[in-house]
Amino acid sequence: MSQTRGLEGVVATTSSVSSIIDDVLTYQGYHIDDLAEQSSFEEVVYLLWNGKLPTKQELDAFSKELFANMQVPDEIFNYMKAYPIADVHPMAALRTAISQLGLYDKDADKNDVETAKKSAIKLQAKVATVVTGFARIRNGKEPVKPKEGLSFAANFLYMLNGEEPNEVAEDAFNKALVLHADHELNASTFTARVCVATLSDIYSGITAAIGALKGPLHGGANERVMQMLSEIEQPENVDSYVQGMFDKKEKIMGFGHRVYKNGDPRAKHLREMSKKLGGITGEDKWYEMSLQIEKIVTEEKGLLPNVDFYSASMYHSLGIDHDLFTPIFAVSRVSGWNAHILEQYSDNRLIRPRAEYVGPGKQQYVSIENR
Ligand SMILES: CC(=O)SCCNC(=O)CCNC(=O)[C@H](O)C(C)(C)COP(=O)(O)OP(=O)(O)OC[C@H]1O[C@@H](n2cnc3c(N)ncnc32)[C@H](O)[C@@H]1OP(=O)(O)O
Ligand SMILES: O=C([O-])CC(=O)C(=O)O
Repeated sequence: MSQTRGLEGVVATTSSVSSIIDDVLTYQGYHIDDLAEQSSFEEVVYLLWNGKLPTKQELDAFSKELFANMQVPDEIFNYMKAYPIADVHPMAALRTAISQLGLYDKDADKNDVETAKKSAIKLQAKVATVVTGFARIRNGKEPVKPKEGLSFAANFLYMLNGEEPNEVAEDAFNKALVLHADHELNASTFTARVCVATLSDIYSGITAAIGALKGPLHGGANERVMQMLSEIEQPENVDSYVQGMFDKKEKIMGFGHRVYKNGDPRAKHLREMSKKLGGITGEDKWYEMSLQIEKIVTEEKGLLPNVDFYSASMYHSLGIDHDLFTPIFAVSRVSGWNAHILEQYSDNRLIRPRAEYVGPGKQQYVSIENR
């Protein structure tokens, strides 16, 4: 048997949800640039789950259904109030709350595609309410109920801040959701598929995926990028800070990618939004520092920014707490995880690879008294 470290380059399944071919990302065949520029997040979710863009009527009905499922049982928020809240990371709270939500869905254990699709809508709708609810509860505020008529992006910011966002903020946030929605067989999506391929339920699959996204080599990188920017503090410190990281052989968060070696096609959109929002807030130093970091890391290491790099300064400019960056990634990625889970259910086979054994050879058992 031979093995490939980290399964690099291994094709583990077929999928029609999204593709990365020659560094071009498409969702169901639609170019990410077109979707980022023109579509709403709701449209993208519909596309990922149904394999086609919705008509106006289909989109209206789907958006209504999403809205109708946004509220979460009071018990979810009551549990949050009992968490040791000062020490709880919002990704841990999200992982716990999504698992708890499964307790309140009487169909949670059915894994036929039609029933799972209903649970998928509940999960997509409620994940925004859970993330924003926790963000408020930990600050001693009550959760805000979703408002009818707002887009998914606007509703998220409304439930987070208690006031409707302006058009620029809504557009930027919508675009970020679209850009993060799916990404072929990334680590968290693979996790979700492995989990449900045992014919476990969709809530288990999404809970497992959240756990995988949380790590700093995956979705957790965006929060670390902002931590780095905050430590650098001023543009004049960028050079010495980054050189210091090189000297210590530390990874620069937000750079590099397992699949893209010529750059992540989502990064340019996020760079643009970081610039625009920084200009509007009058605090463009985060964007300026990010640009400087990109220049140094690219020139000296040949590494390019991934989706997590410019999303950090962009979310910061929207006034979002830094530890909510990864949960926001999850709010969007639930759409892709759901699509992959539904695809897995529709043509399932247990995912069970092999390991090449490198442990000790045959050993003689010695009883405990004689060891
Ligand atoms: C949404 C997402 O998940 S996007 C990725 C988010 N994660 C990050 O931004 C974390 C930082 N980046 C990384 O750790 C990596 O680039 C990964 C995990 C994304 C991809 O990793 P892999 O394909 O396994 O590459 P691997 O970690 O083996 O790196 C290959 C080489 O490039 C170097 N390298 C890769 N990324 C970085 C980085 N960000 N900073 C410094 N060096 C890096 C490694 O040190 C390694 O060097 P070596 O061969 O001299 O040991
Ligand atoms: O594909 C990957 O390995 C990570 C990534 O960029 C994503 O999940 O969006």
